[in-house]
Amino acid sequence: MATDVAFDARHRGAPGLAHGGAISAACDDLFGFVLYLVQEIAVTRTLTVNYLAPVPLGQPHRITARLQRRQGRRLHLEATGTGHDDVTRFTAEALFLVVDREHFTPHGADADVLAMFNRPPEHR
Ligand SMILES: CCCCCCCC(=O)SCCNC(=O)CCNC(=O)[C@H](O)C(C)(C)COP(=O)(O)OP(=O)(O)OC[C@H]1O[C@@H](n2cnc3c(N)ncnc32)[C@H](O)[C@@H]1OP(=O)(O)O
Repeated sequence: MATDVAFDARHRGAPGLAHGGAISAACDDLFGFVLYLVQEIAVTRTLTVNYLAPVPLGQPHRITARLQRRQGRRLHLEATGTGHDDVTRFTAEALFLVVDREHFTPHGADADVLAMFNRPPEHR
């Protein structure tokens, strides 16, 4: 799973550079989309971002995320963020834990989430 993102003035940390929190959010969000491929409902338990080099605003970066391994309810995910100049400026690792629909229902579950739960397990 991959996405191209160019951080802009809304994501500014230091002058001209992306804020680390914005980079972290982008990684976490993409990990959430990997769940559609994994066909599991899970939430972030831990997220570690390695900031390898400053990320300039306005320069597209490709974030690529994948499931690295699974151990029971534990989904270990990893991502890299690389500029068009082929410089990898950040990487991320996350532990997602598979949850059931009751995790969301008290807070107003999205119809898409519920639809995933309604599919037979072999199609999830
Ligand atoms: C549907 C689309 C969703 C998209 C999500 C996109 C990403 C997000 O923004 S998610 C939002 C941010 N995250 C959250 O809000 C999560 C908040 N946390 C929680 O609700 C709970 O802590 C939750 C549900 C993750 C886990 O709680 P709980 O089910 O009680 O699990 P818990 O018993 O603590 O741990 C389960 C297992 O994982 C293991 N585990 C927990 N933490 C760790 C860890 N840091 N390292 C290794 N193992 C761990 C535990 O040891 C346990 O193992 P075992 O089953 O062998 O005993």
